[in-house]
Amino acid sequence: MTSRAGIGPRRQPQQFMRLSDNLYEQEVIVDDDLTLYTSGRKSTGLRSAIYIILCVITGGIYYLICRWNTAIEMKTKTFPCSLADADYICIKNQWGEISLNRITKIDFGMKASMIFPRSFTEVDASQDIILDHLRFYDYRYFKFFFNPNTEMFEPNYAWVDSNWTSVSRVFLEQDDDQEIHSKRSIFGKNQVEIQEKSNFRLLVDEVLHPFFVFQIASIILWSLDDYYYYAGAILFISVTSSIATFLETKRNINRMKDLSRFSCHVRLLRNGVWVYMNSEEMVPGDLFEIESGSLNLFPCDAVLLTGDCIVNESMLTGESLPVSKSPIPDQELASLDFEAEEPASSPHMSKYFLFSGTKIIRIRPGNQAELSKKYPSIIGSRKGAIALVVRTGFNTTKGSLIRSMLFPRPNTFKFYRDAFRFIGVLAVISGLGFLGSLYNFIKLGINWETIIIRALDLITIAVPPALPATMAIGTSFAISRLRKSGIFCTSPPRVNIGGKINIMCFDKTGTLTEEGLDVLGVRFTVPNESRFENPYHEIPSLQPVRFSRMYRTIETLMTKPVPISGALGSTVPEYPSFGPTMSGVSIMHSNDPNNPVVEPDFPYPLIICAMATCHSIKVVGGDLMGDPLDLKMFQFTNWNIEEDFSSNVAAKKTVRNGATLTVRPPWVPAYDTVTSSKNFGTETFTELGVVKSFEFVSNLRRQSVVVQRFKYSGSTAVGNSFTESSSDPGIYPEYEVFVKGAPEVMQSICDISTFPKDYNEQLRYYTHHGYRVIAVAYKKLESMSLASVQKLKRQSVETGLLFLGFIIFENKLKPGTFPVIKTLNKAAIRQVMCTGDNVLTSISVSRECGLVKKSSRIFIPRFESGQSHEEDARIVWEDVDDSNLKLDPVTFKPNGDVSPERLADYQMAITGDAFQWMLEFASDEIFEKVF
Ligand SMILES: Nc1ncnc2c1ncn2[C@@H]1O[C@H](COP(=O)(O)OP(=O)(O)OP(=O)(O)O)[C@@H](O)[C@H]1O
Repeated sequence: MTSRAGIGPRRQPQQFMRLSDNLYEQEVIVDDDLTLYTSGRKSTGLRSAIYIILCVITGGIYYLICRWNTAIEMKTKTFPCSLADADYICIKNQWGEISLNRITKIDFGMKASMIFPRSFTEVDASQDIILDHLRFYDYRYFKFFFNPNTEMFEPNYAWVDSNWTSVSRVFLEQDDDQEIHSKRSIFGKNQVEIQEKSNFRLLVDEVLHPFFVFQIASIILWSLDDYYYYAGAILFISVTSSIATFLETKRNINRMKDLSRFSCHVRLLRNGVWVYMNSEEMVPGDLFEIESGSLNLFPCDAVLLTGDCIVNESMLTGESLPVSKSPIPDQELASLDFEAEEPASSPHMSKYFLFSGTKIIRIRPGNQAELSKKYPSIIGSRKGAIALVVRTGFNTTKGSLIRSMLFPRPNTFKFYRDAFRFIGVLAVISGLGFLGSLYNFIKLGINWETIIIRALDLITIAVPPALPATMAIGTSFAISRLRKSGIFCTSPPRVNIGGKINIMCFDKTGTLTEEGLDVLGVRFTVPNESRFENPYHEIPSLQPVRFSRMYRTIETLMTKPVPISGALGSTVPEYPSFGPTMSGVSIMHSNDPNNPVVEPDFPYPLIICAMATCHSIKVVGGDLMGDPLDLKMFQFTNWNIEEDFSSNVAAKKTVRNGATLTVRPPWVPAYDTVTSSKNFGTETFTELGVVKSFEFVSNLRRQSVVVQRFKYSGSTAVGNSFTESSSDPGIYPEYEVFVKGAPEVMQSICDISTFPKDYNEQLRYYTHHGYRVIAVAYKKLESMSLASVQKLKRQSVETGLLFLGFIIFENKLKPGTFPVIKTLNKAAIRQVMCTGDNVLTSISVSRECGLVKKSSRIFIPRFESGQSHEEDARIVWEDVDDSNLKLDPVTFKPNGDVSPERLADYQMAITGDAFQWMLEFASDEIFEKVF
């Protein structure tokens, strides 16, 4: 699972519907992976008696048949009836697996709308009757309740309280004891508790497995035929394999239980009082306090109502990057709909969601004074953030994850199908042999006892009874060997599948290459006609620009200003030593008024400002945490960052005019130092504050921030909000936007005229040499208030930008990559790289790590005409090293005068847009040829 989009299936609306009008059947689409067809069944005393009699008179054979075939058991014991009258429910999933589950009835005594809030939003309130009892059934830890209003069973995993329309309503309308008690009966304990079968049940399941029964029957047969040694050997193998399977099953269940079980003490709001309780007591609708230090993992799925958090969601996503969570706005809370959208896979919802089992890195309570004023009885002197419980137990995202491990998709591999077909053919042959020998034995007048033994013997010869047992032993050995290598297997048949793998797909960064990409350097835009490369030039305006040379260190780009006297009028030395023209810390002038090389008061190159602000780094306990690419980029600037203002009293007071993070060059003192230091009391300092950020989104391939320049003069913080009243000419009224992302997406969000002419050439140069290139862009926003800035939408921020330059990162292979690829090559396992990076960078990396031969020709697609969404678009496939060499559009073989070796050894790399076009418009034949 990568990126947040990978977690949890997306649910469809309209999940429970009737299959027909007869009220007997129902279809339930649980998620993309599970659809259930259910029907009501009823048992009678007569049918139960018939079942028992059949089991007895067949000597238990009928019992075994029913055990192996639930449909027969169901038909014997029950008959179809409406869902309203049923006491059993027959559940068939999309793989044809049938189970017969009993319907449980419990006392309830609450209004129907409490459990089925959705079905009462549009109907007359008079229909909202009190339900004395609730009827429900469990299936794979899902609970389905009978709704008398719709006469269908409805799941409780999508339950959303109709009161959750605004945060203040949630705060003010709390459940009473009776409601909490009823919710406990609907949702159960807040625990992902795996029900373990008893040892006896596990042994019975093992022993009554069809193959084991066949083995025992064979052993008895061979013993009757005096085949004691052979029968003894098979008995030994069977028993050993059963014990091994039993122990493995127990071990797996225990491991899963350890993984899933979690409880802690939390402070819950019950009856208007904050009390410590065990997390198992939590029900949807509860409010709980997340206190710093007392809670490490979230015990349920919740939405944040006040404060903010940083969490580690690697348990769900596999990505250990810190993720920020902010309080949910009213309109998002009101639109909460688990049927339509799984929060874990919704980027806009997941930022308010706290997922069960994820780790808390940092908690901040928010503006306590304001909250206490608004909700005095609830907030009071609370020091933590407050969250609303929305899902508990197996209904949480963690619960779904555990469920998918407990009930993996059934294997539909050809290997298994063929193995069973093979055994079936042998059984048919042995059946024919049985009939043939029966005929001969009768003709020869051999006694019946010998005839039966001989004829059945034939079956045990043709169908090897010990085959499954020996396979199970083999698998057990394989599992224990894997365990020694740190690979744990919860489903033994997957070991065989592992052996059948013939293609391996890798992502690039963090898998084949190192996670943290070192910055090779930066290249920014400078005016074309300028003699000097001046990184301090204010904006790459619409005049023609070119790329600067590569700057590999921050020292060459930015020099610490040295206070000198008589700065005004001094000549500007050639790069890099123009720093000393500054007076104090920030004043810097050129002697040419028509060409100011620097901006007074703000002598920082814009590309450095972008690198210092455009990231999602967090400061936790003094350490920087975040995307390794962001960390390396920020570390390159050498700037200081302040994100958690809790320890800086002076900064906390002003909270930097709404900034969530501030950055400043190393020589600018922190705000509290400024105000307390007499030496700096009258100086003017600048720093940058991020007032709004749009996180990196993988499919947009970019992230952006809105930044404000802060200027501290004495003890006064000066920012936008002071602009009107201040006469200080050095105030910066505009907010600025910095965007960084894939160079390919910059073309659609930047003003193309701000691109240097050789943009594509330079990009090609670096990507072709295996570097990851990130483009940076900038714009000034119209003058507006902080409140309007905070309401800005991503589309309006990330448009009409001015291109600033490239940051070039090195892609270093991990030490283990080359040997692993070599081993896979030896094993003839095909390898594919799937990456979000530039296609040329990816090709270079794949050549370097041996994924493709260095000598191989590689062809990439280019749209000669049209775009990925146009059916009549034309794609040409060109050699990356020689664009004259192309693939034939029909045969997909290199065109022209090509040597046979070249013809034999070429590869194709496909880009996202070409793949999209092929998916939609290419013929099957072309698709097959390409893949
Ligand atoms: N933190 C970031 N900020 C801005 N842009 C980024 C960031 N990380 C990646 N990108 C850009 O977005 C593109 C897509 O990134 P994504 O994370 O989806 O790919 P990826 O998973 O890094 O690919 P891989 O891991 O296979 O190299 C990258 O090629 C890069 O240009």
